[in-house]
Amino acid sequence: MSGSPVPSRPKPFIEFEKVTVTFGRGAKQVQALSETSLEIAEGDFVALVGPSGCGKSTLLKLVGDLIKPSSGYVYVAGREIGAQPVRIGMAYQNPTLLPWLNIRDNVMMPLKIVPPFRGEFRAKRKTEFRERAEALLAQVGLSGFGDKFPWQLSGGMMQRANLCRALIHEPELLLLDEPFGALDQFTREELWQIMQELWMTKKTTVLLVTHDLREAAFLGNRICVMSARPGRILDDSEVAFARPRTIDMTYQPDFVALNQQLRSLIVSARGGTGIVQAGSH
Ligand SMILES: Nc1ncnc2c1ncn2[C@@H]1O[C@H](COP(=O)(O)OP(=O)(O)OP(=O)(O)O)[C@@H](O)[C@H]1O
Repeated sequence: MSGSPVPSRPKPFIEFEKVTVTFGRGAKQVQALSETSLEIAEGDFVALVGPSGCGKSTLLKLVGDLIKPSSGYVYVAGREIGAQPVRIGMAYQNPTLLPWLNIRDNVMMPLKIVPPFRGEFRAKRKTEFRERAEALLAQVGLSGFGDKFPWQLSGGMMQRANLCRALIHEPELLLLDEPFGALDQFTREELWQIMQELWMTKKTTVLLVTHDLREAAFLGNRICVMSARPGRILDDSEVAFARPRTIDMTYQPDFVALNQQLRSLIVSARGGTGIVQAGSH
């Protein structure tokens, strides 16, 4: 050995150390996660896939500090979760926009709540914040819709506004739980491209839960496949396709091969053949 220093690996931004989660007690006890360890680097985009009910959302809720592990540790930014505030943006399948606020005010809502913006909101920065909201809305194709109310927008438009709301306070971490799941294929693909563009400009660390393997491979830098419940990480692989990725790329042989590989991993994790019998669910 030359004696030159070994380059130190950057500390992961998110770290799960032997985390388990069990809900309920006694006969009603459900183990959602078996011992799970996982590291996510700052600025990474990780897609989490796996059989239904395997604990994907549970993993996301742990990172969002919405639930606590039954055992093990979750670290974010080098400290145990909850020990120091981390700015988190979240978007779920249902956009949950407040119906009595227009789109601009919905998007600006985190700035009224989340420090350090909260204190600055009432004072001088309100105009600046409004401009920030308008700029984000323009980036997702919603220029001129700031004055509209949620009920005046289509599902896809609401989900775009929802993404803006998740990003307005410049989160260090973005948690996405099937945010495009309820949309038609074309709107979904359009939003993948918008999401990719937003991530490429902001480089926020993203954890995405999805059932859509094309979506995972289009958006993720890494795909983690979980086992059936109680979930654990079965497979963790890099997605090497160059960015920006295009929808056409998702029909190329190497992309399709990755999807097939992911699909067979999940089929075997479910313990099935992948063939759905008539009448079965
Ligand atoms: N608060 C809770 N109380 C009791 N059981 C729960 C609770 N939350 C989740 N579970 C159970 O834990 C398991 C994992 O749930 P989770 O929502 O994390 O799965 P998932 O992989 O996100 O599912 P899906 O893909 O179907 O959305 C499921 O069996 C679920 O019923």
